[in-house]
Amino acid sequence: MTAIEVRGLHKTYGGRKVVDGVSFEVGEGEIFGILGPNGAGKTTTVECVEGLRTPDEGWVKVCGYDPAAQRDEVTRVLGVQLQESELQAKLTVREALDLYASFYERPADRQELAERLGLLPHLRTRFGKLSGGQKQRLFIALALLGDPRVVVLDELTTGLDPRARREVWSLVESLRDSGVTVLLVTHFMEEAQRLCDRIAVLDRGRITALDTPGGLIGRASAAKEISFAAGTPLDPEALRTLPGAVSVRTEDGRTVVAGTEETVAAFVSLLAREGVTAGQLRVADASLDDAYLDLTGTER
Ligand SMILES: Nc1ncnc2c1ncn2[C@@H]1O[C@H](COP(=O)(O)OP(=O)(O)OP(=O)(O)O)[C@@H](O)[C@H]1O
Repeated sequence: MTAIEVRGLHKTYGGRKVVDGVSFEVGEGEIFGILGPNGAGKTTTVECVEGLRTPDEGWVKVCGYDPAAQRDEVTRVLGVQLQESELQAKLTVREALDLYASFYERPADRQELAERLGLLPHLRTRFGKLSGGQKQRLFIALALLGDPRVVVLDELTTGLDPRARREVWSLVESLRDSGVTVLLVTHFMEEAQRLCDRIAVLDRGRITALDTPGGLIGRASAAKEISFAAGTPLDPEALRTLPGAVSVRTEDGRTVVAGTEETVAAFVSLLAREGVTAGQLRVADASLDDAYLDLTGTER
C-alpha cells in the first residue's frame, strides 16, 4: 500500500524554482527521510504534502486523498508536527492536548498518549517552561491526537541535546512499530541513518538520490575506511597507490586510508608482503555523512 505519492512537483518563488520536478512514493509503515542542505526545498515539498502550499505543477496523494482538494479526508489520516511558534507559552500541556483534541471527531485517548510520550508528570506545566525534549514530545503527541495513519515531522530534533534526541528517536521508532507511516525532514545524518528505511536526498529542488541508508553509503566513492597507528612503517606512496584508494590522511595520530573493498584486500596483501603489523588496525564502513557530501557536493 502506498501512503504518500508525490508526482512531478514544481514550485517557483519570485521566478526561482525551489522545487523542480520532485517525485517519490512512501509505502505504508515506512519511515521516509528527506535530507538536504538549507534551502533545498524540503519544507516546501512536505508542506505541499500537508496541503499547506499548493504546487504550481504536479500532484500529491496521502492515503489516496488530494491534500489541496480533500482537506477533511486528509486531516483524518495525516498528523502534522507544529512549529514552536505555533503554541502559546502560557498554555499547559493538558490544555494544549484538550484544545487540539477538539479539532477531531474521534481523537486518540489523551491520557494514554501523554503516558506513552512521558508527558504525564508535565500535564500542568506551561508550554514555555518545558525543556526542548519535552516540547518535542508534546508536538509528537499533538500530531498523533487525530490517530493518524501518516505523520510529517520536520526537523524534529533540531536544538535537542543528544539524550533528548535519542529519546525522540525511540518514539519515532515506536510509531513505525505501531504501523504509522512517517515522513521525516532532517539535517542530521545520524538521525536519517538510524531511523529511515529510505532517504531522498534533495538538492536545489531536485532529488539527487533515493535509496536505503545502506544503498546511499554504498554509492559514496569511498565506501570503506582503513585506519591504523601512524607509526606503522608503511610507505605513504604505497598506500596512495593501493587500488581504489581515494585519499590518505593523518587524523588524531592515526593514518586513515579511504577506499573500497578492493583497497582493503590490497592493504592486507601489502602488510603481508612487507611483513608489517599495523597497530590498532580498524576497517569501518563509510558513514551517511560521506555519502551525503558526495551526493550533494555541498557542506551542510
Ligand atoms: N513563501 C515563500 N516565498 C518566497 N520564497 C520562499 C518561500 N518559501 C520558501 N522560499 C524559498 O524557497 C527555498 C526553499 O525553501 P525551503 O524552506 O523549502 O527549503 P528547506 O530545504 O526546507 O530549507 P531549510 O533546511 O533551511 O529549512 C528557499 O530559498 C526559501 O527562501
